[in-house]
Amino acid sequence: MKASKSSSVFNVFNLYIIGIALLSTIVAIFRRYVYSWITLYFKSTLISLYQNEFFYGVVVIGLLGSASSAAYKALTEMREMLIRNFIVNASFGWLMQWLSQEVDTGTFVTAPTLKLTYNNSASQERIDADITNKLSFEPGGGFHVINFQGSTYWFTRHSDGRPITAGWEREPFLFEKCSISTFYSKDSRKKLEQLFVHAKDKMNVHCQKDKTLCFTPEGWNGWVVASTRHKKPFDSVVLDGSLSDYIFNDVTKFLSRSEWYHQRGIPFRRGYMLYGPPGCGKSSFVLALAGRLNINIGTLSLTNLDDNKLRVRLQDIPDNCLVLLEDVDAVFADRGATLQNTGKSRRVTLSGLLNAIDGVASQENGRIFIMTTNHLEKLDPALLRPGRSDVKIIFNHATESQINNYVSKFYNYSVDASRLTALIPNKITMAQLQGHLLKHKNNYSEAVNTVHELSSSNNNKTIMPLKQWLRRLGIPHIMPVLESANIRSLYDLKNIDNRLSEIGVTAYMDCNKITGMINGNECVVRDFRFVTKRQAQGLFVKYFPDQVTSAACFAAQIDDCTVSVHETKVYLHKAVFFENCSAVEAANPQRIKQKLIEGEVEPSEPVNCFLNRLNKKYQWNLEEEVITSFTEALREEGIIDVNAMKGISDKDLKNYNITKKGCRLKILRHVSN
Ligand SMILES: Nc1ncnc2c1ncn2[C@@H]1O[C@H](COP(=O)(O)OP(=O)(O)OP(=O)(O)O)[C@@H](O)[C@H]1O
Repeated sequence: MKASKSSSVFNVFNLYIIGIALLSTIVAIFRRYVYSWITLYFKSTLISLYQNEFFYGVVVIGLLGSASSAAYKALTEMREMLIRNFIVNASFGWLMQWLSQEVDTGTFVTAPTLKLTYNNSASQERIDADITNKLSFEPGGGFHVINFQGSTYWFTRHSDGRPITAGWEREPFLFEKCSISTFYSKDSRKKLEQLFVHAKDKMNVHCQKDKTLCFTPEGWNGWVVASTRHKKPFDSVVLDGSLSDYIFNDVTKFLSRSEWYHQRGIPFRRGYMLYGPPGCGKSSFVLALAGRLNINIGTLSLTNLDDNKLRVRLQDIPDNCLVLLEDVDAVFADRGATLQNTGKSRRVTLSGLLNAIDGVASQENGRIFIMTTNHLEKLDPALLRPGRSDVKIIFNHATESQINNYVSKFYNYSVDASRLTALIPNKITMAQLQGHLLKHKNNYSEAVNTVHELSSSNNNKTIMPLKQWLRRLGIPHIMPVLESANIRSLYDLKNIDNRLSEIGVTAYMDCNKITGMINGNECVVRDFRFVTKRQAQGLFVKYFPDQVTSAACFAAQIDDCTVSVHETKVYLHKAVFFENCSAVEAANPQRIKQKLIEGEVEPSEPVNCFLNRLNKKYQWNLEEEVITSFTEALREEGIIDVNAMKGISDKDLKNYNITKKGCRLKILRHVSN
């Protein structure tokens, strides 16, 4: 909002006077020298032109045109000047929202907002995103008349200029100008102020009612709202004993002591250092705390800032926002380390961080400053001293009371939580516990009976078991091949470099998937991810065209984080090409559970791999041709893997040219195992 500035009006008049004086001087010089010279040499020509009526008409029309254009320019300039100096105007995002939602008069025109896009062929993702976005209506471009509390206002919205393409994503955008104006009168400023205050309060109440805004810094734009989250219930984060209340009481006590800080000249700021292993609730607690305090969160990650950006960002944090600095151990441990002497890209130095924190203060509302780290031991004592970290709180592995409370709450106090609590292994994080309970959210007994899974996942926190890794890649059948080459973990597999064929992994696709995953091939990694419901539905329709109802039914059976894209593809591939299923059968929940989610009948070892492996292991010296013809003969019968060989007899093997009795016996024994 701009206040009137009469001094600037005089500056403009001064400019006009100087301009007129210059113009008069130029005219005088022209009359004195140039005019007399022209009349001397062109007098007769000029006289004939002077007497020509046609010439007269052209000159008069030209003069009239120039005069009207100058008058139009002058009027526009005056209008702009008046708006700039005598009429209060403003433009804010929340104002637009308020206008869209609250102001409802006959003269007010609204139009759907259209996102500017310059792609001729919009990608499927973009279309999907647009379709799922909520349709929003805003005042259209142009001029609107608004009646608010008995007064009339004009609202204008227009963009002047061409789209600007900027930022990392090179998305084109337009700068827009919006303004609200009213007639100039004694109380026009007051009336406009009332309108803005009313709109702001309304929108503020609307936003804050059940949401926490999460701000992050963004390039040139300063802080922007990165996400709007529903307020997290304070008791949804279960900490040990009364730790949550202790922190909340400490914060509220601090916020109520502005006078105390002010009188002593101490920066009205309080720092909290939350530390402990990942997944123990640090970030979740900050969100819940912000919700309970009715404030927003400004999050800074030190990994993508440098000293200067950090200092600037900490100084212009939005009001009513707590500052969350995540992973503070990411700063250079060395106080003075800089770009030059580390050779690394630009990052925040310790002294940069300390200076930035010391600069954070707000005398009016108090600033809560929360830092998190997984490695307190790595931090410099300077960061831990009072003033920077006033309160240090450990968020550790789940305690018995935490587990008990969380389990009770999770099952709505309808189960005997102590049954599970007693079986939970030590050193479990709350995130792991949450993951386990989510898997068995409808069956508490199952959660108790499978608690050992939790302990094995706990032992393999960082390295995924090889079997699971292969399963997610859709190639669990090569596990026996790897085992026979003594490769039992991902670590072993990564160490064999490119010698996959030497150890018996010969199929091109299998090798491709393994090397692709190890080298981070984009397509392989994408398929390795857990399939989403939406993707599952899309895949189903690819295998069963037009079966949209079954596809929806299929997708509904897929829970988050259960099966990968590869596994889903393999399931559908088998259903169509080997099992001749109908769409309804393939979407049958019982079947999906057995064959996909529990992976009971996932493709087992292909016949040729199986026979090659035994041949090598028992040194039968079977010729390659025998193995190939055997594999092909079985394929013709529809048998492609070991699971499908289960019904085979000794006589069949003999018919397929496996002549040695010892070989046949071994094959049958392995198949039945
Ligand atoms: N004490 C807790 N009570 C309830 N849920 C929890 C708790 N701790 C963790 N969780 C759940 O675990 C998940 C991960 O937690 P969160 O991100 O808060 O952990 P963190 O300690 O901040 O981890 P990091 O150090 O990696 O950032 C969240 O979904 C959260 O709901």
